[in-house]
Amino acid sequence: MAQPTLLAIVNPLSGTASIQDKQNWIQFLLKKATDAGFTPEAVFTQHPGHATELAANAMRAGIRRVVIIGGDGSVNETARAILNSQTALGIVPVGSGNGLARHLGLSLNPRKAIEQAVNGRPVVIDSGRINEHPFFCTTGIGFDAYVAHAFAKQPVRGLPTYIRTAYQAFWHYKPVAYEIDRQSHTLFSLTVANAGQFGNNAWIAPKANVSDGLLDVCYLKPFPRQAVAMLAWQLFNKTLDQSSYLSVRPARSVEVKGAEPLLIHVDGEPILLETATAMVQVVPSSLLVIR
Ligand SMILES: Nc1ncnc2c1ncn2[C@@H]1O[C@H](COP(=O)(O)OP(=O)(O)OP(=O)(O)O)[C@@H](O)[C@H]1O
Repeated sequence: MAQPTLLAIVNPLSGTASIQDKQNWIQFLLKKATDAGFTPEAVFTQHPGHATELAANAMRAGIRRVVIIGGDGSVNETARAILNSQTALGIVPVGSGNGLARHLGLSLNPRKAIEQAVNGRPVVIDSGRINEHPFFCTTGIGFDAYVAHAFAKQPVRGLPTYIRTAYQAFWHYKPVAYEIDRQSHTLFSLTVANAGQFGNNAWIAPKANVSDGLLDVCYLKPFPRQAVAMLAWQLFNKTLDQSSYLSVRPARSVEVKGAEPLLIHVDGEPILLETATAMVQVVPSSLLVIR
């Protein structure tokens, strides 16, 4: 049998689409990729982290295009395996948030996105790293990490559950003191953005640019409860950087120290670090992505 030249990795659990929908998209992708001259193969992931193994094996086998059909967590697991390589990532965003795809302006229609992923051209973008964990959209410490942890424990995923989890967390979450680049800050959240949004068009860093060799460090200061409606409106209208409660600073790196091991998220997936210190760095021009 001929060696594959394009691998599609499909998370059976991403978003709310059925397995039958995903099987149909796979058939469509296999046809379009064959028409475009690739020898395609498609695999469902079996467990968390499987996409990383599959993409790493594909890269080692010389496959130059890996297409992920999934959400930001799956994009992260796949992209981290092919960093700084000649293998490019196609994204078919069928997750709950799809922040990187939205930032890049990729189609949210699965069939259109498949055509882009098969026929598009690779462009190079930056990634970020918090300690040893790569990220492509955002990493966060504080409220957004707290919500990511609470959300991961919910039996049902999806945007309504996320909004309910964030709303409940908001009423009891207390701002936390950190030392950031040796300066003391008490913050509601600290988000470091490579791409501009968390997903679902929640733009925490409206001016973030994935190709500028910089991260946007977003300090969200404590705010009164009556400001929450305005902040939410600005978040979804790409104007949060106009709020007096948010300050955004471009940087190549930032060091954060807390009082105890830091609870973080990378691209929405929660992680409890083993240390109270996190070093966040940009990794310029590190990922080929199909646009
Ligand atoms: N077969 C599997 N069984 C259980 N979990 C899986 C499997 N394959 C992948 N996963 C996990 O599912 C998680 C969530 O997937 P993904 O990010 O694609 O969807 P989502 O959470 O709906 O979308 P988004 O991240 O955009 O909100 C990933 O972090 C991944 O580790």
